[in-house]
Amino acid sequence: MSTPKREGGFRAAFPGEARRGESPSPREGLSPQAVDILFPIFEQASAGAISVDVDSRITWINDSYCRLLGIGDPQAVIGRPVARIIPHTRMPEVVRSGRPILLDIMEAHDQQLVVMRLPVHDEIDGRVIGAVAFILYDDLQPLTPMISKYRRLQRDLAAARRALARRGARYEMGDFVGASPEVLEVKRRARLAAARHTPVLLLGETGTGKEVLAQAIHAASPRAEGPWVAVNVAAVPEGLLEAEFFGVAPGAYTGADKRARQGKFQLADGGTLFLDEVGDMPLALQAKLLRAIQEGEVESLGSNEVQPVNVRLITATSRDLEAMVAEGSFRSDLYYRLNVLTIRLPALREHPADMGILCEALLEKLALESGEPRAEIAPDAVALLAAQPWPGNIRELRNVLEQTLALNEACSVIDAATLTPALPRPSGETPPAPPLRPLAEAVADAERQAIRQALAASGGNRSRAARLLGIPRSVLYTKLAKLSLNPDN
Ligand SMILES: Nc1ncnc2c1ncn2[C@@H]1O[C@H](COP(=O)(O)OP(=O)(O)OP(=O)(O)O)[C@@H](O)[C@H]1O
Repeated sequence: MSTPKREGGFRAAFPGEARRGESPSPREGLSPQAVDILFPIFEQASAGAISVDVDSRITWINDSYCRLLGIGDPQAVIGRPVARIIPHTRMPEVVRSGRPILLDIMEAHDQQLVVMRLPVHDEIDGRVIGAVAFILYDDLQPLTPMISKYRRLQRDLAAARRALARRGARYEMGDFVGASPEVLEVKRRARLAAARHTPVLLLGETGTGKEVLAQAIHAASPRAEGPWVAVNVAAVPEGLLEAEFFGVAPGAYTGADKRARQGKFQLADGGTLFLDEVGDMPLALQAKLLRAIQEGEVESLGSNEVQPVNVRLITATSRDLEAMVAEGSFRSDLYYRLNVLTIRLPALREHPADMGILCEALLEKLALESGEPRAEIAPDAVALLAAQPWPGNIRELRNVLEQTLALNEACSVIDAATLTPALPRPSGETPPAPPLRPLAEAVADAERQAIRQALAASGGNRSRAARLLGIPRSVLYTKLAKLSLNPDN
């Protein structure tokens, strides 16, 4: 690995590299100097990916890094300051210990990338004064022990997460926030549903909290100790749905695993199976689902043995199932099976009285996630928010609050003026020219807006939204996750 570039007055040390001077004693907390350099500098191991001068202006950027960031032309960003300050939660840890931390290993552009935080040493006295993020592309040899330790950690983490998922759902009834008559009625029906074994059908626009409520029903039911298994039908490629639902017998087809693979039905045995976007289920699978519900047994792909399963089914959709039954794209017998206890979740614009407590609950959650103090919401901001149409409902509200906090560093009270730039603009108003900023951010915002529009125009139906955008459904899902338009996933 070659020596990392020097960046005016400080340098980052790669693992194994000798430090300068005496063994450095890390400073308490972050010095003002360190805060100045807490911007993300990404550096390639063999050649610098980006050079930044003492004023944090980009002086050079290489083509592959441009591609990584989605910047078309390097000239577009040269001379621009690195504006986004991302104080990563683990930066203070790096500063305190003086040791690098491996954050992630991922595949991109057919290469393996290692993302890490490295300590930054003062050029004069060698003390640790900050941390920077690096992406390393090649020559991972010196990092091998660190990588295997990281992989072990990831495996343990994944196992711990799986164990947690087995124990139950994340949300309880108290997490479904709202005190308006509309929401209280939803909660009353949900409590009724929790006490029974009958299937529950949740209807509501995208982002109205169908998954939150489904988990709350599971958590309040006698099956709370059993598994909680959720499948988003629209997110699974059609060809894989049957295997995903019912599992695969060993050696079921050429190339299949020698071991049996359990399906979601088997995994949910003794607990609750939540099928989100059930309206997106292909007709052939609808017949198999009906059989599983009626008989209480499933048959894995490539097997001719049936297995009994004891599963409580909760389904949800933002589509008009009745209309789909009428036009023949949803089986009427399945519809009647699923539609035993129906709960219709109101759109956010139908219960504006809940805006205040919803904002407080969401701000509390955002503060917990970011580790920053919780921001308050002023009455004029609540009034402004309550007057919006919210096609993306509570998910969209959460995004607006999150964006407002990101745009206003150390914001303690959100008022109407702070909110305005983050709000979707009613048509007819000309927006002011946006400030100049990194192209990758501008492109991400434009994509976010187009996706929001398509979701609103399709009534929250993601398959239709993907068609309107001219992209495959799977690409839409990747973008929803990447652009934080789908915070739960
Ligand atoms: N009543 C509520 N109280 C608090 N948070 C909520 C509520 N409803 C939704 N949310 C939040 O809004 C986001 C979207 O909720 P959820 O995923 O349950 O919606 P959904 O109706 O299942 O959406 P989709 O149909 O798009 O899958 C989540 O971040 C969730 O925590």
